[in-house]
Formats: sequence, C-alpha cells, structure tokens
Amino acid sequence: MNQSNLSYTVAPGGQLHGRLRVPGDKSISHRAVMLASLADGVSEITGFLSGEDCLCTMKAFQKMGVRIERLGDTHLRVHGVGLRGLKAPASALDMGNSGTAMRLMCGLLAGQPFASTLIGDASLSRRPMKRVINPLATMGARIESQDGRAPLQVQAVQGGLKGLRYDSPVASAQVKSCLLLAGLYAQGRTEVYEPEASRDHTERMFRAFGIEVEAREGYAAVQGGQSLRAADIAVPADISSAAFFLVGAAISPGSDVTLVEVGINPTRDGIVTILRQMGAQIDLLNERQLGGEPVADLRVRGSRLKGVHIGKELVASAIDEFPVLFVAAAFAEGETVVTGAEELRVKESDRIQTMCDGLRALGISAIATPDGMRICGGRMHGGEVDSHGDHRIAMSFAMAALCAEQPIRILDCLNVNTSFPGFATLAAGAGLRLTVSGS
Ligand SMILES: O=C(O)C1=C[C@@H](OP(=O)(O)O)[C@@H](O)[C@H](O)C1
Ligand SMILES: C=C(OP(=O)(O)O)C(=O)O
Repeated sequence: MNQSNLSYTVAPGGQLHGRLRVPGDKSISHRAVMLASLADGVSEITGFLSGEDCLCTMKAFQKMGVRIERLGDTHLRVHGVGLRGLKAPASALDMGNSGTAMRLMCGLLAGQPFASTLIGDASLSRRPMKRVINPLATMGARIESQDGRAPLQVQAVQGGLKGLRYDSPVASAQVKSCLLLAGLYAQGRTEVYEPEASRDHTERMFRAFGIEVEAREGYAAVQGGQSLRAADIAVPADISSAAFFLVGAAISPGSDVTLVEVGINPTRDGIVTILRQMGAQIDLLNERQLGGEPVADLRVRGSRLKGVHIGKELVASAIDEFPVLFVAAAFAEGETVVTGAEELRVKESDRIQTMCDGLRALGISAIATPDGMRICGGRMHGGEVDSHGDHRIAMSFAMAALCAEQPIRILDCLNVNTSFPGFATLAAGAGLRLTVSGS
C-alpha cells in the first residue's frame, strides 16, 4: 500500500466511557484460517477479524483451492482440504501489510509439492525474512528472496523437509510458528527454543485441531505427518486493539471503560502488567475460557500514572503495545525507560523512531536508543504527526489527544484497517473527538 491521504484530526480533551468490544484477535484469526484450511472437515470461525491482514490470509487459501464461505462479517465456514490438499496458486499470494501472514505462510508453503510466490506492500517488502528463510533452508526448503526480503519464491522440494532443532536468536512467535507449520510437513521432530517466551497461540490451536504438540515456556515441538481434524474456533477480542482504550482511559481522569471478552493469554498480557506498574486502575472481571484461550472483561478508570523502567523480560508479551505505551509514558510523572525492545525497529515502521519523532513534534521530551526509548512525561501541545502508514502509530497518537492541549493531526491512517476496522467510529462513540478526512 502506498502512502494514503486518510488522516485523523483529534480535538484535545474528553474522556472515554462505555462497554466496548474491540474486533477479534489478529494473531488468532490468521492461525484459525490456516489450520481450518489444512484440516479434514468443515470448521467454523466466529469473532474473526475482518481486517485487511487476515483477509489476505483468507484470500491466499481461497487461491489455493480452499472453499471459505463468509456467513457474516466475522463468521467464516472453512471447508478444509487436509494437510496435503492445497493446490498450486495461479499467481503470487499477496500478504499485504502482514508480517505474520508472510512468515507463517512461508513455513506452510515450504512443505508443499508446488512452487509459490509471496509478495507484500512497500512496508512488508522492507521487513527481514532471513529469520525464517535460514532455518527453513536447514530443513531442506529452497526460498529465493531479494537479499532477505520479499518477494519470496518458495520452491517445491524433492524428498520433502526434515525436522530440526532450532535455537532462535529472537523471541518471535512468527519464527516459531513458521517452523512448527513447516514441521507438520517434515520427517521427524521440529523443535524451537526461544530466548523469551513468545505468544503461544499456534501451540494452543494445534491442540484444538488434534495435533500433538509439546510446549512449555520458551520451547515448542511438533512431530511431522500429523493430520488436523476440523474444529470450531471462537476468536477473543484482541488485547492489542483493546490497548488503545486501556491507555486512553488510563491517561484521562474521569474515564471509565469496560472492554469485553478480551484475550488475556499470559504471553500477551504485558500491557496490563506495565500499566498497573505505572499506577493504572485495571480490573479483570468475569475471567473465563474461550476457544482454548483465557478471556476477561477489562475495566479501566482514569488515574495518575508514573514513569517506569521496562526491560527485556516484558517486551515479548507487550511487543505491539509499545507505541501506545510510549503515549502513556508521555503523560506519566517522571521518566519511562524502555530497553531490550530492538524488535520494534523492524515492524510495519521503525516504531522507536516513528514514535520518538511524533512525540517530539508534539512537545514531549523523548530520546530514541538502539533498543528502546527514554521519555519524560510532560505537557503535550498538539500538532501534526506522520504515522508512516503504521496502524498502531496512528491509533496511539489518536489517544494522545485526550490529554493534549491542542488538536493532533495524524497523517497516513488508512492502514488502521489492517488490524482495527471501525476504530474511528468506536473511539468517537466512546468519547474521542476524532474526525476522519481523505480516503
Ligand atoms: O505471531 C504473531 O501473530 C505475531 C507475533 C509478533 O511478531 P514477532 O513474532 O515478529 O515478534 C507480533 O508483533 C505480531 O503482531 C503478531
Ligand atoms: C507487528 C504487527 O503485525 P505483523 O508483524 O503481522 O505485520 C502488528 O500488528 O503490530
């Protein structure tokens, strides 16, 4: 996607109120489509995120011969073709803006008896793919790239893949899940060790589809050749989308918001831990299980926040929430220091630099470091920021307006649709003074 002329203008002040359901979890929606497509039998997915990223995954499987019915905006019926039932796609598979889709598909396609090509938009074509290409090559896959970047040409391999034991240098669920998916097609066992625990949705969903997987913190392993049996999946609301409202309500005194049915998987709940350390008032209500994942209703009320130090041990469990956490830090008393978060530099944008530039443009004192940021809480005067087409940056600065002194204009916001269709309407309904212009 090229730069869009869709912008947000958010008038300062206001509070957030209400009982809201943010859309379905992006990570879980991708995986649900993938595993349902590879299963024997018909699966239904409810609460599916019909954002651009997951729609790319859905279209990729349709191109490979999987019948997927859309029974509603968030309700899919997937006619699985079995582990070995995919057909060669007639043209390149477009993964849009989605790193998760490209990396997971790369593993899954490496096991197919046909060649395929994965492409993406300008942002995705800049992101590093050697982290999956190299271990897949050790398994016997042949993937050609543009010096480690998309387009990726995945070749059919004679003789199939072989399992591997991989010590991943990064805590990345995308790398781990890519290898576990390839591992389904490999001879023997595929094992992945990680420096910190990354999100475990793949492991949980493997079990739901009848795949035996051995998993513990920082380790996951699967035996090749297992078949998947169809399963119905109910997707929880996405904690990464809820995060914008958690921070928006936490920074604006008088706010009181309840976010319902939010996934609180312990590999994803770093945002709650960190905000509570900052002094936020968050209650977890009605904790229960949904589709093999823990969920709760999260009630958050405005409070005074204080700066904190966030180190590597919390990074993976809040990786996509740092843009909005930097906004919380901008309004907290004292200094917030984030370290061990260099992965933020290779997301949809360089999220350290983009956030630092934006915060400084709005009058906040922030210093980017190679692996994080130092932010001094203070007064935000408002102004114009560029999201660089990064959905999470756009939504984070929108929430900042709640405590700014002047309006904030945010450029290039179209990609909000990749993860959070309906954000502007939901946020405005809850009290954010947001107007959208352009297309
Ligand atoms: O596996 C996933 O669904 C994801 C893993 C994370 O990426 P990394 O695995 O690259 O850290 C995260 O940033 C991304 O939004 C979704
Ligand atoms: C990093 C993200 O997604 P992906 O890696 O799938 O593009 C995100 O949604 O913040």
